[in-house]
Amino acid sequence: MIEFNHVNKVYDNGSVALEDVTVHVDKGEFVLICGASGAGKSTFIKLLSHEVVPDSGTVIVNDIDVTRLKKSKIPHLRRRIGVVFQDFRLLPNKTVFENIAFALEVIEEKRSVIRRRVEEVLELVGLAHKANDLPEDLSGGEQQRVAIARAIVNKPLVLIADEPTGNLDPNTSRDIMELFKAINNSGTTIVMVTHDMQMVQYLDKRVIALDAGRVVSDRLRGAEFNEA
Ligand SMILES: Nc1ncnc2c1ncn2[C@@H]1O[C@H](COP(=O)(O)OP(=O)(O)OP(=O)(O)O)[C@@H](O)[C@H]1O
Repeated sequence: MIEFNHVNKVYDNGSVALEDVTVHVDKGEFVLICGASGAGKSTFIKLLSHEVVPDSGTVIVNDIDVTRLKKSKIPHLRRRIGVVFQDFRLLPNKTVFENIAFALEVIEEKRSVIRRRVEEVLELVGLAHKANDLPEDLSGGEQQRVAIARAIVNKPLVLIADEPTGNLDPNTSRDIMELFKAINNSGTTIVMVTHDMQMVQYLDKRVIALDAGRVVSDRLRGAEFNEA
């Protein structure tokens, strides 16, 4: 599903972001990307959506070599990748329903399909009763649920989450992790960046650790992972 083959990335200012990274992720896996600040985690996930292009090596997503993708094909790739951020990034003037529907409106989905899909994902994230609220009227955890609903409404090939619990308290974080687990159990591949060792232990999923742009460990069991 995802293949990094000998990927190197040095930014124009000379910062080495990734060095000879080779990683394979199967369809349906739930993978955590860990490492200190500046280790290359954001670069890793930006390569998946062609936000960053490597200097050498290849990145394959669902049999497509995204490093050699034509410009005209990039929007299509991005529509197949759901992304959730630490700061939620909801549209403040749109209701919960509208925020999620927007992801389908841009691909000109039929109104009836939009209504059905948005209702389905709102049910899945437990927020059907908040459909008409604005984001500012929701708690942080609820806002993150809306962001997750928006990311999966289009049935993405892969769901990427960049520090999704960075702004949430430990109990809310655990609830959000349970939601990610449920989404993963229904077949969606998940790649999640996290600093949060408690979450790594709690989830007990595969952990890929980066240090100064290199993969320094790749373990199948998060509970056995020790940052030191
Ligand atoms: N657009 C950019 N231009 C120049 N250097 C960059 C850019 N983005 C990242 N870097 C550098 O590349 C290296 C890897 O950065 P990256 O953002 O991938 O790390 P990270 O592990 O996500 O860090 P953090 O946890 O702080 O978000 C760092 O040295 C960073 O300063």
